[in-house]
Amino acid sequence: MTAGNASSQPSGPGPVPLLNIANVLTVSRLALVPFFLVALFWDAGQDALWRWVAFAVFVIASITDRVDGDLARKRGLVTDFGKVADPIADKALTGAALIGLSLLDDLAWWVTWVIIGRELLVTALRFWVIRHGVIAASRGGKLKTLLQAIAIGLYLLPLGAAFDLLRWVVLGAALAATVVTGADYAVRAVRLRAGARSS
Ligand SMILES: O=P(O)(O)OC[C@H](O)CO
Repeated sequence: MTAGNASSQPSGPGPVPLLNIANVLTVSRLALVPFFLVALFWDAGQDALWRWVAFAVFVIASITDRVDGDLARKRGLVTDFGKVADPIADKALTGAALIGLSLLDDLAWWVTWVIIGRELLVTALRFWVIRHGVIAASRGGKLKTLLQAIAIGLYLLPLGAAFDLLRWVVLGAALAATVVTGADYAVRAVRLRAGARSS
């Protein structure tokens, strides 16, 4: 959930090395995705113990999302690579969890497609404007990712139907934030392109 680490821009005495702790954490999040999927699909997702393992891996990966951004900002390790890679790693983790849960029939497919559609669109927008500037994660985008992660966590845990209402409330908030922030990024991207054309 980083505001990102960004590139080769000088920050302090010299250029920021690409191989820094913030970027390593971002890439580690991506590397945890296959481990998460193995745990989720172990015993076809029916074994409560493995659902807890999948949940634990998901939580660890999500924590790297918090930590990489904080480290990048505090230690002056912001890189353009981090700004772009951080949301991509988040989307890979979120996308894998959503598709996995839908394949296991634990989450409606339309929810998965709405969220993945938005994430793909925002990623495409980032690349569309990349020659003119980097659209880093906004506060709303970070809140959206947090809400998505809490909702996914609630669906990963073998908690039973008693938690259905809570799941739906958090998921509803996550979906609202997903759509609203997606529209906000679209407006930013169009403005960035328009600004670049007129200058
Ligand atoms: O909404 P996005 O695409 O900016 O993603 C936000 C990131 O996941 C925050 O780390």
